[in-house]
Amino acid sequence: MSGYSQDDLIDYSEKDEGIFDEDHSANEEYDKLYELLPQLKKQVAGKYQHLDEKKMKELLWNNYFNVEDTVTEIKDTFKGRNASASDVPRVNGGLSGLLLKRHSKFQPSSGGGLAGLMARKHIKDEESTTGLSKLAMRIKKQRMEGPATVIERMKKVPVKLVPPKVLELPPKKSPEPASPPVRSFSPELPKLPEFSLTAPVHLTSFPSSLLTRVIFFDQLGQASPNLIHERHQLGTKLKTDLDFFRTFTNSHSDIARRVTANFSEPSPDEKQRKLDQMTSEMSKVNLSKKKAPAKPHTTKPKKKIDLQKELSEKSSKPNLSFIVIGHVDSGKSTMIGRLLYDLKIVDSKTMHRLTKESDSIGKSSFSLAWIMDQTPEERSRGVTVDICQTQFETKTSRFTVIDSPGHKDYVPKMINGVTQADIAVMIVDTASFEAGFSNNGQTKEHLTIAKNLGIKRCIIAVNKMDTVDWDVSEFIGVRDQLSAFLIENLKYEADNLIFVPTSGFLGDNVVKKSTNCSWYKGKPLMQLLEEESRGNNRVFDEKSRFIMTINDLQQGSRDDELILGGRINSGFVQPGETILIAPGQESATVDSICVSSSDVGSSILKKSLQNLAIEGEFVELKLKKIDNADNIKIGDLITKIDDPLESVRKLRCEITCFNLDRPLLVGTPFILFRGNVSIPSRFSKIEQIITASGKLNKKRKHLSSDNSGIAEIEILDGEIPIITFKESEKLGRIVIRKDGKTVGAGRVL
Ligand SMILES: Nc1nc2c(ncn2[C@@H]2O[C@H](COP(=O)(O)OP(=O)(O)OP(=O)(O)O)[C@@H](O)[C@H]2O)c(=O)[nH]1
Repeated sequence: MSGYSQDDLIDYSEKDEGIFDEDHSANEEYDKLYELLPQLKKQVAGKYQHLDEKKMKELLWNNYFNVEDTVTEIKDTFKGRNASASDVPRVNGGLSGLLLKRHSKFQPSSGGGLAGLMARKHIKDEESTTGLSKLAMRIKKQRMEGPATVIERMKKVPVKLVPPKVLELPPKKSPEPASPPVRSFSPELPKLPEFSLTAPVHLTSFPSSLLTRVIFFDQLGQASPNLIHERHQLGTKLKTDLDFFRTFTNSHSDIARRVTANFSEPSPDEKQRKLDQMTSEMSKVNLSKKKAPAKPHTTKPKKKIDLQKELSEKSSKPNLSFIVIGHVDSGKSTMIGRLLYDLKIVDSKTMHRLTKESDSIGKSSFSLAWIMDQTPEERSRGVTVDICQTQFETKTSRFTVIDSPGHKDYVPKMINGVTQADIAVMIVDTASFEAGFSNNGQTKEHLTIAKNLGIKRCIIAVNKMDTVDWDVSEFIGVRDQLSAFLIENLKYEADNLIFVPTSGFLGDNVVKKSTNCSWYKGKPLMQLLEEESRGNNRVFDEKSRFIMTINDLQQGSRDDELILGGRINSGFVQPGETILIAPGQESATVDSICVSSSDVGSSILKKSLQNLAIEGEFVELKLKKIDNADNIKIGDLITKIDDPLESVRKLRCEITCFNLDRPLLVGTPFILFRGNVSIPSRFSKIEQIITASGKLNKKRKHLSSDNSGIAEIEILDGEIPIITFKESEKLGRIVIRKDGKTVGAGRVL
């Protein structure tokens, strides 16, 4: 950071400088606080047990971010005893004393803002060489002397960065077909356009793959021969990964290969850290991309159909998509396996084979889970790593069940699954409920994500009840704690929550009612799901815009054929119609539409061609004569050719933040999740903030935990098609993750 922005200075002038208020600190103060806090903690660790983090921050602030002074103050104030709550506030000691001290240091300053900082500088000038006084000195110096440093001088000189002629990518290891492309960040960036920037750039932290040399241009646009640097001179050694975020579905024939890659690659968390690192470097550059114009021409459906008749046939059977979520090992895959087995969608011959196979590697308890966990890696590790979905039909309803991974490393995959679901089935392990419910567990995070991505109803299976002898008090304990969290924290309505005691392993209350818990008067899970599907039956609006999210890409039987799998978010489509895929703007005619499903009682998967596909259905669209398949990625959105979606780099959003260790500032990189796309982004503008206490602040430029506000999010890698919350409750929602944690959620305005 080079100094205070005008906004920070305004922030400063408006606040009471004598009282520490983290929420109203300037951005630079925040940075300093969080930079020095670990040093302070190290020095006072274990000695003052009641000196909590908040007090340490106050003390640091009072001591102008001078760690030594702060330690001395702590020692003097709490001499010979542990700090305790009763130590503060004190009239002449403790924090109030320190606050008074800091306050008195401001006395010579009549004004706030920069003047206040300058006044402090006067007082502390000689004695302090660190902290804000130094920052203030720097600001004044910069203002008076103009740009002094090399970097500052660079600000005045346009800089041109030249992309490499040949990209140095690692050679391909095997001739295997490539995985379906995913609309997500990849620093591979082939054929970069030439770009220039006028802001200062720390070249040593610039991704080496992006440039071969850097040329500085003078004011007249002449390249300065003294300022041409080849890449090796810049000393950049940044390693680039080819693929950071990938979304997978399990319906592929090449799933095994892709999941193997999941294990051999760094974990998603590790990737996320690298991604953040890359993002912060990328974020200094403004790449501009040119898009090929769309070729707009509509085509008529292949077959003339009686639309009303087809629509009423489709609507005669409600269609429900549910995702099974929960902490790792809570029994999600086992529950789905049991459901499919008891519905006879998985036959006893298959079950017998799975039992034998799981037995042979000492994992017999996972035999039911193996119905959904199909790859050798998932089976040997006993951990689901990707979402997996299957469809089945009962007499009254059609269902899509989505299994999601519970491990925290695979939360991005779980988010992908939630975006395709109508309701969530949360599985909790009764016997180790606390582990999953604690802050490190995934129970709360999964529920928070589900709520923020528009899941309005939840069935909570209080599972593994067989391990607690069907003790009703265990059930009530879990139910009450979860209800409190769901209703108070996530604002779920009590009527939208259903609790059912289950044993997925033994099949109690899954399809059949359990005989082990006479105290439970409710219905088994499957019956609850049928009721949900009836309640979820939408009134189909013919006029609604056709939008489909791509979840899966497969090569057709011919080279120019492509099969796009996904869920129709709204509207309908027919074979013969021409579609447009955003943001790549590729267009194609739908050759055929296929739906797959198994009937209850039959293990045979039927694939049926459709005259029409409507909202809520999971379908496969076969496209022919695709010119540029590389332009189509998982996560892209499909519309009809005459109804294109606008793709943008910047989204204006309403955001709420939570679980933040450090505030999110303008420019801080994070990962944005929208639909099943994950993409590196940052705030480019924070328009207003509502603090935890409900106060509106239009000046502050950072979002802390429990703050909500309106901000502009800038996409750092390409563009995404924009859909507002008003237009689609599902696609108009976003989630923000940073450092492997979900830290915010919001709506696109
Ligand atoms: N006793 C008992 N064990 C269960 C029950 N449900 C699952 N298990 C066991 O719990 C272990 C984990 O089950 P999974 O179904 O793989 O759990 P999961 O939640 O899908 O795991 P991840 O997807 O990896 O998070 C297996 O050993 C199961 O046999 C149950 O109702 N009772």
